[in-house]
Amino acid sequence: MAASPAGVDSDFTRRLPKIELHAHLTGSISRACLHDIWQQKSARDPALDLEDPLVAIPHGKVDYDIKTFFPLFSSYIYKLCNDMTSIEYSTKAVLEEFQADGVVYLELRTTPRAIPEQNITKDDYVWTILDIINAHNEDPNNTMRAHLILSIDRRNTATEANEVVDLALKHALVGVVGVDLCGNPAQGDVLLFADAFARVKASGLRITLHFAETEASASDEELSTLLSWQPDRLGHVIHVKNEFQEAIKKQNIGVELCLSCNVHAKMITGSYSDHHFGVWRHSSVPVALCTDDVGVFCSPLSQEFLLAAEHFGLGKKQLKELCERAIPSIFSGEEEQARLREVYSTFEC
Ligand SMILES: CNc1ncnc2c1ncn2[C@@H]1O[C@H](COP(=O)(O)O)[C@@H](O)[C@H]1O
Repeated sequence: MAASPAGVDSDFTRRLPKIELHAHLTGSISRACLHDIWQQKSARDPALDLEDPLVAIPHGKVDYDIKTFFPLFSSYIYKLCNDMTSIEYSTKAVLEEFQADGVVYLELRTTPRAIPEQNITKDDYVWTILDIINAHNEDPNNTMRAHLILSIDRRNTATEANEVVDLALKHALVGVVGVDLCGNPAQGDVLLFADAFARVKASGLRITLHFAETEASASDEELSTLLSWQPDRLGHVIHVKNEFQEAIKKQNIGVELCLSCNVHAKMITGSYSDHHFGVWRHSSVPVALCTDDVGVFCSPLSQEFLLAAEHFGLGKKQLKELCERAIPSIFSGEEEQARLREVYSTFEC
């Protein structure tokens, strides 16, 4: 690994107040937390027919590629976190872990999930998570503020996508700040979601889209369609040719960049120093370093900043400036922007 510029170490990047804008709730659950949930469930139900998470997702394994990554959720984590107790427990743990890593502002995203066998509706799911987020925000001892983005999955139908928008609008005053498009980039037709995202735009809620994650989801047609929805931010932005890079700069769209996820999942060619963060950091658009799925790729945001320092030669002041650069692209408005500006004005490198 390349050497860090003088003085940048893990203590500094943990202490640095950080802004996390691209984190999927279920993908952010640590293995230790999944293991706790599994132990609690096994104690309640000795006949539980689910492997220990430490066997299903072994410690140290981070080489999930785009083919093995998505089934992890449908075939395992969703089966384990399938009741209110586990959803509440894991959401609290995720918030605590981001805060303990020095995150001061978090936009967590999740796909509304109904669990009929537990009588849990998508609305119950969203309410439960918002309750936990709001309780977290109301506790004066907490240094991090969190907000929620609801995700439309590329596998959704137009009706399901509109249902997510309905939920986002319903909960807009109590913590939902935007809508995301995520899911397996090899699947789905984004044209189906034009109406849903037009409703988001018209409502004043913000839009973030997974953009050009793989070559399969980076055709000119798809990228033109996504940009026509006037997104506020874009996630990953990997397979983006010049013409689209220029459009992103012209529209001043914020980019959410995920170093470890892209390297471990082999979504980019090469390694950290080849990551397109190296290109976007010299642009004028808001740039946010993000974890994506810290539970799977095991690199907390402080580690992502350390990697940026090591591979792109950033010093302490530049790392602080990188954090501040994300402020204009947060979804929750002026009050939080002012709070963050204050946080950075008093932070000594
Ligand atoms: C490689 N990066 C990624 N690209 C696209 N979608 C991703 C993703 N990482 C996670 N998700 C999406 O988030 C869901 C899990 O969290 P929630 O249940 O919503 O909280 C996954 O099922 C997938 O649809």
